Amino acid sequence: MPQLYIKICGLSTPESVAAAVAAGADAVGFVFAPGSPRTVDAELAASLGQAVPADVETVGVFRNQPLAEVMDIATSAAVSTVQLHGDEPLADIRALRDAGFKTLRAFSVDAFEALPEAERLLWDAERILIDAVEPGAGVTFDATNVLAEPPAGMWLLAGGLNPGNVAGLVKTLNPSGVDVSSGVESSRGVKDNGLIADFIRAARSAE
Ligand SMILES: O=C(O)c1ccccc1N[C@@H]1O[C@H](COP(=O)(O)O)[C@@H](O)[C@H]1O
Repeated sequence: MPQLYIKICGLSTPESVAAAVAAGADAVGFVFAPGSPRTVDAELAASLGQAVPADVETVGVFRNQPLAEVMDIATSAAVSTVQLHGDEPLADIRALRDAGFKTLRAFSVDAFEALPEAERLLWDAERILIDAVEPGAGVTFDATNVLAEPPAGMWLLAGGLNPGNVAGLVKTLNPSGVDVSSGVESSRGVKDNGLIADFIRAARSAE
């Protein structure tokens, strides 16, 4: 079985990037969506990304931004992967892949559950992320009850994960990976390197 994919999101300092990489993260995320306490610009992300080994994905997080802007920022920041966290269509994901990026499309659990069967089948071929309704807010949802039919393809679980709950959720829901931001912070937007290491250790203990 493939190893659990672990993404640590919302990084903005060299120290937190180094902590995530040293602890064994598979991906580090930089938020380009405006209005977040974690938003960075392309220049900072490009410089942080230089310390990331080639086998660790650098993920740019966007939400309902025009595709041209996403392409422009992702290219300037030199991220390997684009995460679309709004209502973006499958066509955007395909265009980004054609441009050479790996992709991740986030759905709130409500939006995912509401997808018509035919559309859900299309998304099964994509890497998707199932999040709580309010992204980046550290809010949990009762995934065991709500996700009656989990995605069939590669999918990440997010939304209020932390070192204390991640192992149990991985064992119960068997996602392909996990993604965390608030749960490894000492205060909103400020990463705690000890919590990053604790989170990755806890997630790996569930494999
Ligand atoms: O982190 C943010 O501020 C953010 C802003 C806009 C879109 C997505 C954002 N983060 C994503 O939110 C989830 C879960 O975060 P949390 O652990 O509940 O805080 C994760 O996928 C982040 O990539």
